[in-house]
Amino acid sequence: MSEPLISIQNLHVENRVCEKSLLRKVNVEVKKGEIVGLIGESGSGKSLTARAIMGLLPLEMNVSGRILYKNDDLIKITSKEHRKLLGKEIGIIFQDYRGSFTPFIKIGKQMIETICTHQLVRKKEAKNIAFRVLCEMGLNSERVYHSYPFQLSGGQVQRAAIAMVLALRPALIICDEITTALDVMNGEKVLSYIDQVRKETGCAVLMITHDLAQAYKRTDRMYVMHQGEIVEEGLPEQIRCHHKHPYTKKLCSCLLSLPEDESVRKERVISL
Ligand SMILES: Nc1ncnc2c1ncn2[C@@H]1O[C@H](COP(=O)(O)OP(=O)(O)OP(=O)(O)O)[C@@H](O)[C@H]1O
Repeated sequence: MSEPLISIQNLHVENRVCEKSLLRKVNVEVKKGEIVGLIGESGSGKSLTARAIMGLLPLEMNVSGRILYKNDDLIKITSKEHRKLLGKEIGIIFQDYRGSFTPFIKIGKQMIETICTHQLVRKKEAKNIAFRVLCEMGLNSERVYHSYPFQLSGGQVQRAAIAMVLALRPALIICDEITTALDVMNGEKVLSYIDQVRKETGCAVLMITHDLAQAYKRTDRMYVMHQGEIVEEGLPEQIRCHHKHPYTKKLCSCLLSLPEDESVRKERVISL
């Protein structure tokens, strides 16, 4: 068994102001090349877990436990050291993509700056990379490259933001509800592309979602989060068929109510 790329151990986050525990002894591991799902309902603590990895928790939060990434404990390193890891080593795609770009600078210029900051490449090569990843995201790269964010639709900006993260080929990609702003087809395309990047580069992916069906389809292992705690973990099949926690049971009952396969769906359409 390979060593985990990132190992979150007993992560505890408390809001100092209201003395409320928001994350309780969270343990999550992601190995190189794995896609791991972190699923749970709204407010269960998924994004806080991601923000703890990124060192982006609000100041009023007390944090304890360990987040081991390669040779570092991400809870102990300085914000300057954290910044060095972000982008090149750990890339995060947020559910709120609007903060990914400055509004009044063209997308292409921002992409070139980001790529040149993190990789030893000249502007011309950075431009080629930007065009390639925009195209791989199914975008009209010429148009998007020369546009300001406000000239594009929300879904196009979201895909450009994803392209910018993937252009840096990080070792760990954290996807936080990334298909929220996308229609089903583009959501599927983006997830397939991330899977392709994973196969090409051997990177690890932590996929945060409340969509159990999506996690079931896309991940190698899953963690179920409920009220700030991990209540269940296992292979997607184990989570679906052999879960123990009542919350997972509730969650899975929604998944089980979906048609099993194409033939069932067709039967329903024909009988209408
Ligand atoms: N800045 C903050 N200050 C105080 N409480 C916060 C803050 N950010 C999040 N919380 C609380 O922490 C808990 C976990 O929030 P988190 O954003 O991690 O949930 P989530 O599982 O990602 O939900 P969603 O799927 O809706 O994004 C929630 O109860 C939320 O209200």
